[in-house]
Amino acid sequence: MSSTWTLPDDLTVPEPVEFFPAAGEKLPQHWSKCFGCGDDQPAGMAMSFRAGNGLEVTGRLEVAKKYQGGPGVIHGGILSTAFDEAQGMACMALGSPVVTGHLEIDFARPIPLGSVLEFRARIDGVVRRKVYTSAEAVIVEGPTADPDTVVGTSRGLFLTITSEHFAKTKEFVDGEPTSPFGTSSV
Ligand SMILES: CCCCCCCC(=O)SCCNC(=O)CCNC(=O)[C@H](O)C(C)(C)COP(=O)(O)OP(=O)(O)OC[C@H]1O[C@@H](n2cnc3c(N)ncnc32)[C@H](O)[C@@H]1OP(=O)(O)O
Repeated sequence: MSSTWTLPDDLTVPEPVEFFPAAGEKLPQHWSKCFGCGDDQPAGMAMSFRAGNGLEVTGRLEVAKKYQGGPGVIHGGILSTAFDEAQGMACMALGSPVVTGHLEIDFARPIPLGSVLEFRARIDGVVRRKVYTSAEAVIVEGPTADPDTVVGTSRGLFLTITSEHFAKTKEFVDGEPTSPFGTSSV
């Protein structure tokens, strides 16, 4: 891995909010029209998530043929989107909406079409509104499945926001919010 990502010295590690689901329970989608996790987005990736221990979540993505980049393998942008979604969902543990400010990905192994990816994403800590996150992906089903081989890693900075953030783009919203927290607070 070639990342220069470093965590700041004044990082603090928060507790999950009390209404964050218990380990193993399904997380609600944050917005039904979301390209990453929405169940009302036919063009989307339909990722699903469960709470893990503490500030960690696990996510699942089925690598459909339409996600092809190079011949037979996932497009790098799709993998990046999946990490963005997974790390954003981990931020649900804070109980306030976030957006991505910075995301960096290492593509470690080819990921064949037909794979099922598992993402393990977490909050590493916070400084003011800055939420430092990281994640790994492994192939858990498919032709090269191996839960011990990391096929991609990601680090990301998310920023907590208020409802004002999405007020600016409200006129472009396609659909109604259906979830009590996350970025659905439009
Ligand atoms: C449950 C949710 C799941 C969501 C999954 C999907 C998530 C997404 O894809 S969200 C869509 C993509 N992201 C966006 O559209 C965001 C667009 N960008 C913005 O709106 C703004 O730049 C925003 C909100 C990130 C930051 O702006 P603003 O609120 O004015 O923050 P600002 O005051 O500039 O910075 C706050 C702090 O963050 C730091 N910061 C802001 N952006 C960055 C960055 N890109 N890199 C490093 N640091 C940054 C600043 O240096 C500052 O640090 P400090 O507290 O130490 O002074």
